[in-house]
Amino acid sequence: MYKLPDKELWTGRVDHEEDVNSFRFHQVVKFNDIDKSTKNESAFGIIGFECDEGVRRNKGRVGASSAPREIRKLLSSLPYNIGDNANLIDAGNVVCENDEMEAAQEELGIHITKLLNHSTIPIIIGGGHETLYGHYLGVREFIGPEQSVGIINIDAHFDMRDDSVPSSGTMFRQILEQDTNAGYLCLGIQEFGNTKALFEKANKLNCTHILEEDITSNNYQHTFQTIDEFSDKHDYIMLTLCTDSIIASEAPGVSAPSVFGLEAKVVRNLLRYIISKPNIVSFDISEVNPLVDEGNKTTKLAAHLIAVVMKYFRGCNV
Ligand SMILES: N=CN[C@@H](CCC(=O)O)C(=O)O
Ligand SMILES: [Mn+2]
Ligand SMILES: [Mn+2]
Repeated sequence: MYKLPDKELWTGRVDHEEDVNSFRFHQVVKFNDIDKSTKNESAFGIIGFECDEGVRRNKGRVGASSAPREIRKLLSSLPYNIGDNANLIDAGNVVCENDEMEAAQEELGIHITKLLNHSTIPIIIGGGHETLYGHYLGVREFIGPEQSVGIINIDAHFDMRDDSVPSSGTMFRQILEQDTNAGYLCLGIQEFGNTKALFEKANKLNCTHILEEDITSNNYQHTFQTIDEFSDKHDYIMLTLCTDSIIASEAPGVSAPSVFGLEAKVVRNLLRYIISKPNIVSFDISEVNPLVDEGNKTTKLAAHLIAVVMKYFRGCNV
């Protein structure tokens, strides 16, 4: 089910009523109905995915369905230090009804395609990481079957489980088994966050990965080179951030926290680097669970990371 944006989420401090250099997100955001919009004006389009079903099926801690709402509330009062001409649209939410996750993923995909067809860059707020599958459907429909798409996932986990029922732990296997024009690069893998079988599955399906411990804050050379090679060999790239890639002390509000996760500052640097690529199409942040957060720490971090992504998107030539 599609839900129109809730304008009441967008409130906050006002430094100045007219000076655009003093504006915050809530002073910039528009609520265009994307269905009625005929203009092809470049913008970022925030779309939420209210879904707990993937995490429930994957036996995790549910609660990510409230993230689109809670993250918007904290994004609202951040300074709008994005590019001069970067418009922002709140495009509402797709809601998973009952246990109908596959239908909700398809519906999310339809809205993402629609945003892209309107030259609007999708900024997707999950939901569990099953959000990524809807994200992928929308991008694949937009670019057509012939173009190759590389998916970069910052995650502690491969999410390539063999389970016959799709969940928040199966999406990348689903995609790679059905799409010969898709590639997968996973950054931040935890050695003890995945079984040997999952490492083997990743190998078998040609997933390139870099372990969390091999991405260090003072030496990004290998990581950046791997990102360059992956990005160069695909027509388009899309980026997904599984928030459990970040160390539990900085991101406790997730289904499966990572005791040895990446530092938030390292993830910020990875995001900046990847999102600056000219062939980047879209971004999602998933697995933020406000119900198990500590003092809004993870939700606030998510809001800041979204702002970073918008600022650096294709060098902000949106
Ligand atoms: N989204 C993915 N979640 C992890 C959960 C791991 C855990 O519960 O420890 C996975 O399926 O591997
Ligand atoms: Mn994960
Ligand atoms: Mn994940």
